[in-house]
Amino acid sequence: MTPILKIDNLSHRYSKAWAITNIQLEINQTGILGLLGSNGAGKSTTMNIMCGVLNQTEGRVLIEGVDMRTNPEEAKKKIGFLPQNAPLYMDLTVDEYLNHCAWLRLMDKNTIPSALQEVKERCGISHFSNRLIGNLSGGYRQRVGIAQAIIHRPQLVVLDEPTNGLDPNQIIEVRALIKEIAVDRAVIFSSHILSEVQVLCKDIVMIEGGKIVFTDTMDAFNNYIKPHSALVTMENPPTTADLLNIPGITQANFLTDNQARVFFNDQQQITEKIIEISVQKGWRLTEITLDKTSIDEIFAQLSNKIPKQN
Ligand SMILES: Nc1ncnc2c1ncn2[C@@H]1O[C@H](COP(=O)(O)OP(=O)(O)OP(=O)(O)O)[C@@H](O)[C@H]1O
Repeated sequence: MTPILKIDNLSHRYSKAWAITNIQLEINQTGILGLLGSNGAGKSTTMNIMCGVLNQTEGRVLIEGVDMRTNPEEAKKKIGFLPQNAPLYMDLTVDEYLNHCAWLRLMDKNTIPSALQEVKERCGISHFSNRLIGNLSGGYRQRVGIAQAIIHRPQLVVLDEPTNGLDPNQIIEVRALIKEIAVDRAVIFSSHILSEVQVLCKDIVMIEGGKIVFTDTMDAFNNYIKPHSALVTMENPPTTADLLNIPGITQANFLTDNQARVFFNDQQQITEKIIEISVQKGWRLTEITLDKTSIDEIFAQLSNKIPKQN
């Protein structure tokens, strides 16, 4: 099966400095892929090349098998793009603007009226068909931006920080729309906000210093760093030395008379060991909770801002 997107060894150099090197990426299914990275990581460079706005120095981008560099007209029919600053014309009505976009996309003129109707319904903007874009709220302008990205029914849509600058209600609405449009197509969603990627995306690619540093499912990202400490509560607690006698425990600190934080290098079966020994010795264990690393810490570790833990 031809992948929806295939990026092969993509590298780009602005004058002397390489902005991205050897980016590899393949999308084979519908759903939302989060492209995460801090400022200057190389997200925009990658997306601009992907969407045919910038010509790469090396490598290839194939949209449903069509090379964006050698056959941009065909490739652009298969991809929709909403840049960070949506390319909207404030003095056009929603209908005028979307019609214009359909022409730019070289759509067959007989299919334009039905495509316009469908995309307005999908994006919840039918009631604003004759409203000037300049008179719409930020949330509705963003909906129009998404409508222009999908009017030609592409299999791949690239959205660059689409919720930036929206108020909390608008963010919820635009997120719901993105989820809805990702049901039957692949969506690449770029953001530097971890929580947003966490709620929206099924898969995640993290880019740092122009290189991909992580690519996997969101669940794998959340579990990237295994817990290395746990909070243990006991009604009849042992001494610190007793806890340190449990094989695998490297450190134990009592926080209260009954509660200790224990540290270990290898998480495997540590909770079972603690429970077993606690029963044997009558420590009357009431609670044991593994400390999860926060997603922000994972992000910082993958970006090499703090050292990786085991
Ligand atoms: N037109 C340009 N000329 C020279 N260097 C550039 C140009 N555009 C980007 N760069 C550099 O390329 C690197 C990657 O930038 P890019 O804009 O792709 O990152 P980004 O992840 O999109 O960041 P941001 O979220 O801030 O846009 C950065 O070091 C940036 O300074």
